[in-house]
Amino acid sequence: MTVCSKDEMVPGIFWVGAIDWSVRNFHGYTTDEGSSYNAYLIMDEEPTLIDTVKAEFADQMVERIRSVTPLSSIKYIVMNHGENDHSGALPTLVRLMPQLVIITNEICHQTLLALYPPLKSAKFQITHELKLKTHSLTFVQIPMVHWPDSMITFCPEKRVVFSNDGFGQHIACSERWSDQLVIDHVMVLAKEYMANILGLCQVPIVQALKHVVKLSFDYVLTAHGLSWRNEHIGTIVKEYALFSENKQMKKKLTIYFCSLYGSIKAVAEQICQASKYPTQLLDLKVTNITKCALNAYDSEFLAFGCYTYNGGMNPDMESLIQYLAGLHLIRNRKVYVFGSFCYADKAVKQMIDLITKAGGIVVGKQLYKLKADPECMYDMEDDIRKLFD
Ligand SMILES: Cc1cc2nc3c(=O)[nH]c(=O)nc-3n(C[C@H](O)[C@H](O)[C@H](O)COP(=O)(O)O)c2cc1C
Repeated sequence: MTVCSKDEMVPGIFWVGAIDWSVRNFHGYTTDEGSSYNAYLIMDEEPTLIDTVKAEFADQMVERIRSVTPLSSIKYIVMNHGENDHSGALPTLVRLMPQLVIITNEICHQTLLALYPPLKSAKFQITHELKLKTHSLTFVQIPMVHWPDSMITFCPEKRVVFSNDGFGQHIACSERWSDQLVIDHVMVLAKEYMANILGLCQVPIVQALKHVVKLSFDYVLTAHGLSWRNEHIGTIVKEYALFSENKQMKKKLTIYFCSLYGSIKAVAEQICQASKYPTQLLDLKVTNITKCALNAYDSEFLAFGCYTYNGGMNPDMESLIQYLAGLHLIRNRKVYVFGSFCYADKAVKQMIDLITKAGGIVVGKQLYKLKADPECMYDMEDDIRKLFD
């Protein structure tokens, strides 16, 4: 492998990660466009790595490092986060570079030892800063963005923040910077990532941003997908700030529904017709939870429709509500619930219970037997007009 000019992200800092062109399911997250695991190499008299890649890509990372500098020259590796997708290659790197000193925080240290027991004999240094010959690195703890061990690394000489999971997106592509693709598309991927990965991190993000805005930087090098520079840094930081304060929501309605014979689907379409706001209908038979979460991310209004099934709600609906609830994507939303049954309703009550527990504000409900008659349809249309005002 030869080093490619675009891999020198800023002078003296190289991308040595891996692109996962084929991954379509990343711990349950549907990654339609693949992903990447970004690791970096700071060239200095004491060359230093930042993070690693998933275990199966360790050889790729090693080859990329070799294309820049001999393995024997590397002095340190900074581990910003212990999760497997960023630490999987660490045992291989330590085996090939026994001189490596692993720089991290105590929580990450414990995570790494739990995941990779052979690292007990590796050299660790727990510190808040590292002085290299021509670079200095400062480590800022950002607990729970995304695990308790998460931190970012700041290099003032190069005005670079290595943000690890923060500001990432799941995309496999040959480009390295957000400004090399259509920014609106990158922002959709970034929002999808925030909704599905950082949904329950709003308070920690507020704390993390307080630290980040104090730093003087021109480049944000992420651990997944594209990195950020120029005015796009402002765009992504602003989105994180809005999200952390729950201000990302718009006058928008997302309707999730499950239907067997079509009556719930007909009602969902009628509600869509009645809605004065942009409205998205998501049929759980054909929509994955990743897209469901993306739509909830900025929807001020949600509607859930489901029939009663074997004395409860359809399991797809139950698992969707649980998923959105875990990511805090129902909290503070105005919610409408509708359902049908044949002989004994259970779905509507169960949906309302789960939604209320998740912090959703149930503003209305409608229940009918087998098929909504015109009067029931009219009532629902009326509800939607009034309740989502
Ligand atoms: C396998 C199966 C299980 C059902 N279980 C119940 C039930 O426990 N209680 C009930 O009242 N209706 C039950 N129903 C009836 C559905 O709730 C009813 O047909 C509903 O109106 C279907 O909505 P749809 O037209 O949108 O598919 C069941 C139907 C099927 C096919």
